[in-house]
Amino acid sequence: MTLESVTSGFHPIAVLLLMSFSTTVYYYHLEASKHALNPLPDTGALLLLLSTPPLINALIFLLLLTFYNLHLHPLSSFPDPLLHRALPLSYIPHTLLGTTAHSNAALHAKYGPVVRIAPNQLSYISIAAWRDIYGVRESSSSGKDTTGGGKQMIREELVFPGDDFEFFTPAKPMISCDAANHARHRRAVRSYEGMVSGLTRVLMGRLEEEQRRVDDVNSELGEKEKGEGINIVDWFHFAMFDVTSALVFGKPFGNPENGRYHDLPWSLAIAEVPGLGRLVSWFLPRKMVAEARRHMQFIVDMIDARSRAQLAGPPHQMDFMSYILPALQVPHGEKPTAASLSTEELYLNAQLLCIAGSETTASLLAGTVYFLSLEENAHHRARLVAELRGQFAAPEDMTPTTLAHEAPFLGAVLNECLRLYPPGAINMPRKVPAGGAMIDVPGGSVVGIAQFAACRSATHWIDPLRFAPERWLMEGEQAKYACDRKDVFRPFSHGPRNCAGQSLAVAECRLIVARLFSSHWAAAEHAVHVSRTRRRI
Ligand code: HEM
Repeated sequence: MTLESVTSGFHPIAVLLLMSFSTTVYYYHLEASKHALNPLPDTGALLLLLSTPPLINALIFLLLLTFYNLHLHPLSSFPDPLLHRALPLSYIPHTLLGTTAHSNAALHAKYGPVVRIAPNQLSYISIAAWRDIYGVRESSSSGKDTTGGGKQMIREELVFPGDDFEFFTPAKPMISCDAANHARHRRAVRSYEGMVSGLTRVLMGRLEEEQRRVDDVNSELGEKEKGEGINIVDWFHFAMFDVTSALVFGKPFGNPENGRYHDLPWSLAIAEVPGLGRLVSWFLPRKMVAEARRHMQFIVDMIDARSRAQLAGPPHQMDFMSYILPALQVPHGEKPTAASLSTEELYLNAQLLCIAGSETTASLLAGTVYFLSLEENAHHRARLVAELRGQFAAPEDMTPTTLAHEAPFLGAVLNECLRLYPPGAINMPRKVPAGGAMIDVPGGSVVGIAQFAACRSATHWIDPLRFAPERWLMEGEQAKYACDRKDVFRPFSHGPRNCAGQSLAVAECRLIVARLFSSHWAAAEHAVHVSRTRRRI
């Protein structure tokens, strides 16, 4: 049954609203006739008169909506748990608790490769879904048709966390702008590929300082009682905010509080309420709005200072802005050209890079240290340390290039951590365009791959929950894992909107894990031992 046949050309929500509106009118009519002899009712009656219709309205609306979602919705033929298909808000608690990835994995284990996780939303774990949902299609800005036709799936019509704050409207960051602007943003930051090698020195400089922090941590731990220790997850977050900030602005945030964006779960939850994001943002706690503003203002100040420094002469060390500012930024008020960014877009993209570039890498590093610290993985840890010490005489010999070529086990460890603990674990949503782009999925539906579930599914992997870096190596042990469906593994996503920082992320993580494990394992081991007692990943 299609949407059109159910509603005879009307949007179902409009029909439901109309029905509940007529109930309100009818109610007013009844009340008015009761108060006909008393045109000015007392306060209690007036309050009742004003508040009851909206409540009744809301109740009727919810009942009608639930009935529609359960029986008439065009996605009602897909497998789903009752609560998820009845009400759009049923999965919000998971978003707030950070358990969405686990809950989706459980749903896929029970219902199979396609699950209706909300009335209008389907979750997939199949390999073909990567191409169908995220691949380049004929109407994309590139004009290519690499996936067999159909319209491009839409990203921009879905609210992105933080959009509701509307800083610099109508400018948008690359992750939530429309397809044409997205191509311009990606052109503007295309130089990042070359940037990885250019920024290695900055990265190495930051790592020297981080190593000093490890030393401090080590001596601090010596003084503290065993069991007290530090939380390595927080430590990685602080470190990665500083590293990312140094790469983007040429200087670290310094104070970790400047870089952190504490309210991401709330922002994610708000973004998931269809059509209500803006409304909810008016009622957000002041503290949360103030924190978002403070965070954005901090980024604006950093960019402005960096732009002024650029005018005074080229900086002594390269950073991301060295690539973007001179050629690509347009002055205030002028229209951006095909490969430039407006000042507002620069602010928004810088904020995006700080969040996208630090939380993700910090999560991967925390996951890596966690898996390697488990006693059952001691032999993997020993193999990694042996590889690094055997291949590299000094830490300075380790660069993104040398590590890529001479440390295959390190690459396998990182892949295995990305598989079991993907930082982009929740579904990256795309909206199906009008007229549909996938078989059986009507336009307007939201689709996405559940990365965490796909990477832990027994459909695709042998011993899916076992930490086994050897599955990524072309050697004897690998035969056991020959049937793994590795093409479902795309931690940086796929298609035109995939991760813009993939090479940078891989380079950073290789360098940090290599340096941590080759020369500072003792400190890391101690820190991890202690933090493991506090938090399970
Ligand atoms: C282990 C580390 C990382 C992982 C697993 C990761 C993963 C992802 C994924 C899955 C997406 C796609 C979201 C979607 O399809 O909707 C994405 C987008 C993005 N990532 Fe990453 N990321 C990582 C590190 C980084 C770093 C270091 C940077 C930059 C400093 C970065 C910048 C971005 C940006 C700008 C986007 C938006 C791209 C666009 O919309 O065109 N990421 N990332």
